[in-house]
Amino acid sequence: MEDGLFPRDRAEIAPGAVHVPDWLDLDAQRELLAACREWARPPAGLRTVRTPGGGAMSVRQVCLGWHWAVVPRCPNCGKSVRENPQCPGWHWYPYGYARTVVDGDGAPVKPFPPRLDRLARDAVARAYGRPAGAEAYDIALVNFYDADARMGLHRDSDERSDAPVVSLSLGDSGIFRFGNTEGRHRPWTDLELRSGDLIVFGGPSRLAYHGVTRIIPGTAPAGLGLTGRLNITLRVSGLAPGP
Ligand SMILES: O=C(O)CCC(=O)C(=O)O
Ligand SMILES: [Fe+2]
Repeated sequence: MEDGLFPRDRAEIAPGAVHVPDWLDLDAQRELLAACREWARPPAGLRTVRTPGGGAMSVRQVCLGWHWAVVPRCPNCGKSVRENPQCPGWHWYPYGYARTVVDGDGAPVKPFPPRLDRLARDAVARAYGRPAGAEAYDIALVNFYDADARMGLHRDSDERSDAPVVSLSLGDSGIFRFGNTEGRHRPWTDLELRSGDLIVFGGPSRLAYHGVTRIIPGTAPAGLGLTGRLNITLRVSGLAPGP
């Protein structure tokens, strides 16, 4: 939202959890949105996530997987990305990772573009004022929220790495609830995430409960061309690349 009367400041909302307002400018937001639209196409496109209890998440999601700079050959078929750009990556489903869209169309997950690793590292450096660690970011979850969608309090705990989670917002604002590591109860902080905002959470907050309580329709920047909210969450899997 470009009401911009008062600049919003970088804020540490909990130890190791940092909010950087307006990190992506409008051009960078447009570029990321265009990429998300490509990733959302089938096969292995946007899907409704169903939890083991039978419920459906209101958020729709697409995942990207392998980081080809780190795993130059697919552990499944042994080919390089040039030989086979469709090799599987990491797909998140409740509650684990797979190389195909096991809870959707079964297609191989789209590769994780190395530029998202660079983006995640830049984000960590901006939020913490120090370089990111050695591990490469190799998971991207793209979440689409319509006006009624939300995401319940949960922890990002299916990874085997304590590298910070990087989260980017595009489109309509959302109310992000950031809680504690103990449970889905107070204390928590509610903050408005606007288009272009960055959140990084790591260290003592890496396993904190968090969620999105509501979307504020009609708040996307006029020049972006998105109705609803997109969130791009970047993570380090820490999962062995072997088959
Ligand atoms: O949409 C958001 O801001 C949060 C997304 C999230 O927590 C997740 O994908 O695990
Ligand atoms: Fe999360």
